[in-house]
Formats: sequence, structure tokens, C-alpha cells
Amino acid sequence: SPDPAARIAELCRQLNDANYRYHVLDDPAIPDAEYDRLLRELDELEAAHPGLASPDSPTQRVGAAPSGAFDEVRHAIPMLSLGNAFSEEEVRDFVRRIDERIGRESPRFSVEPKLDGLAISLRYEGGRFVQGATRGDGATGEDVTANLRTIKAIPLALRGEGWPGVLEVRGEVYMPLDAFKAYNARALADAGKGGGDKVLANPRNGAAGSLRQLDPRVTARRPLAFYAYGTGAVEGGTLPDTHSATLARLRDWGFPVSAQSEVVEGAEGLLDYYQRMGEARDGLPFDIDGVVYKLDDYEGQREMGFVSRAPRWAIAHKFPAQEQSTL
Ligand SMILES: Cc1ccc2cc(C(N)=O)cc(O)c2n1
Repeated sequence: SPDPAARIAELCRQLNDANYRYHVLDDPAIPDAEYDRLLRELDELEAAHPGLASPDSPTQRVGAAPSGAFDEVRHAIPMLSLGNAFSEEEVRDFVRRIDERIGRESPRFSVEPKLDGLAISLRYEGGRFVQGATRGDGATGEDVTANLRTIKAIPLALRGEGWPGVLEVRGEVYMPLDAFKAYNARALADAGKGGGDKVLANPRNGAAGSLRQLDPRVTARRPLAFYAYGTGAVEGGTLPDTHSATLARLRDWGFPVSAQSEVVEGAEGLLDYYQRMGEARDGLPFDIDGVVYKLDDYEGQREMGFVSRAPRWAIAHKFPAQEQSTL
């Protein structure tokens, strides 16, 4: 049989590549059954050669139950909450304030849907996922690293090159609607036979509840997804000058980013995007409760600063409340 170390390295590469193509490019390379077969082969090889199992191996995503509650994590850079706009007038005020404060006639904005999930922060050192935490109150969150490792959309090691020595990525963990419905249908059916998983009230609670499980093996059974929407601490490297260019780099490094993100210009561009996303909303594979507008250039963001914990350079424009997803 070929050298086990070489076979293990090849299987890790194939499985990580399959994850990237499935979760980031939305272009699966191999069918699920093939993915599972490769993962089983890797599991058996690592069991036979324990010294050869790398901590970044796809088999290391599901750990055992930890001790007790979650440790606290202090966010070196606070995780922002967003100010809200509910009307066209408030959006125009937002753009006008930017023009008045930093003299931008028709600024460019990075825009994307606002997913209804749970905000988290992921820390990478030397390109490896070392810690993940919930937003908490923005300054301090809970260490849910073991649970986040079970989410295949979150890379255990960065791809490509040029990433900083320390990189924190902020994003939203969410439960896709189809997966939510399939999970509940199965949980309901199993309940009928006196066993099975808990039925979830709605996708947002499903995501929050799944991440707060003390046992990562329970989290691993939940259909969770993730998409990156920003960065936190960055050391030993630099990011591009705009948010949109940073999102493109995050995608190259292995993070899913919103397929609906765009760059638009001025209040008209924002309102047109809001209109289009409002029309597309019911066809999206996840719940959204609005769209997010961000001044795209970081220089402008620095000049605009923050009001208490919310940035002056970004707002969420919310849709009218929608009846909750049915069970
Ligand atoms: C700065 C910031 C804070 C919270 C966010 C939340 C979402 C979201 N829920 O999708 C998207 C973003 O771009 C965000 N951006």
C-alpha cells in the first residue's frame, strides 16, 4: 500500500478542496457519498497511524464534549452593532451625513443582504483557525471554537497566500431554510418514534441554539452555514483599501461571502439595491431581515468613526416584519 503519510496528505487536500468548492464556490467537485467515503478512508488511516493526524484534518472537526460552560473571550476590536434605517428618508440622511462630514458627493457603498443568524468572530494565527467566539455584548463573547469547527463552511486552515499572520474574520452563522425544514421534518418524524433530535422553532433560534450546545457532537448534527462580512484584528500583514476588495480576498482565502454583495453608488444606488433585494427576498435560501450598506473605502470609514458602538459609516436598512417561517 502506498506510503500512509502521502495518502493522508492527499486525502486532506482533496477533502478541504471539496469543502471549499461546495461552500465557497457553490460548485461541488464530488458527490456527498464520495466525500463521505474519502473521509472514512482518512479516519481509518489516521486511526492506524495516530502520529500522522493533523489538527487541521477534516476528521478533527467534531471533538468530544468539553468540560463545563464556555470560556469568555474579549474582542480586541469590538464587534459592531448596526444602526437601523426604516425609511427612504433615513437612507438619504445617512448618505447626506457622509457628504457633510467628509465631503463625498456620491460615495461608493459595499452592500449585501442582512442574514438573520448569529454574529461570530473567527481568529486565525499562521493561517490556522485557533479560536472562535460569539458576539456577546460586542466587547466580550463566549468561546465556541469546538462548535464552530464542526461547520464545514468555516475553513480550519486558510487557502492561497498573502494572508496576515493574525487575521480575525467576522461573519454570520445561519441555518439555510431548506436544511432547517428537512432537519425539523426528520426531528418530527423521529419524535413520532419516541427518539430523535429537538424540533427547532425557526432558523435563527436554530443557529443560536446549535452554537450554544456544550457538546460539539450535537452541533455537528445541525445544518449550519456561515458567511464572512468583515474583519477584526489584523497583524503581520495588510488588507486592501476597500471593504469590497477585502471580501474578495476573504473568498480567495477560503471564506464564503455573500453571493448577493455588490458595490453601488450614492443614495440612488442604495435604494435601487434595497428594492431589488426586497423583490428577491422570498427566493433566497436563507432568512434576511434587511440589507446592509457600508461606505466601501476604509479611509472614509476611519474619518466617519462611530457613534457609541455603532459605526457612522454603515447602517442596516430593514424590511417590514415578515410572518415567521412556518414549521
Ligand atoms: C459591521 C457589521 C455588523 C453586523 C453585520 C451583520 C450582517 C448580517 N447579519 O448579515 C452583515 C454585515 O455586513 C454586518 N456588518
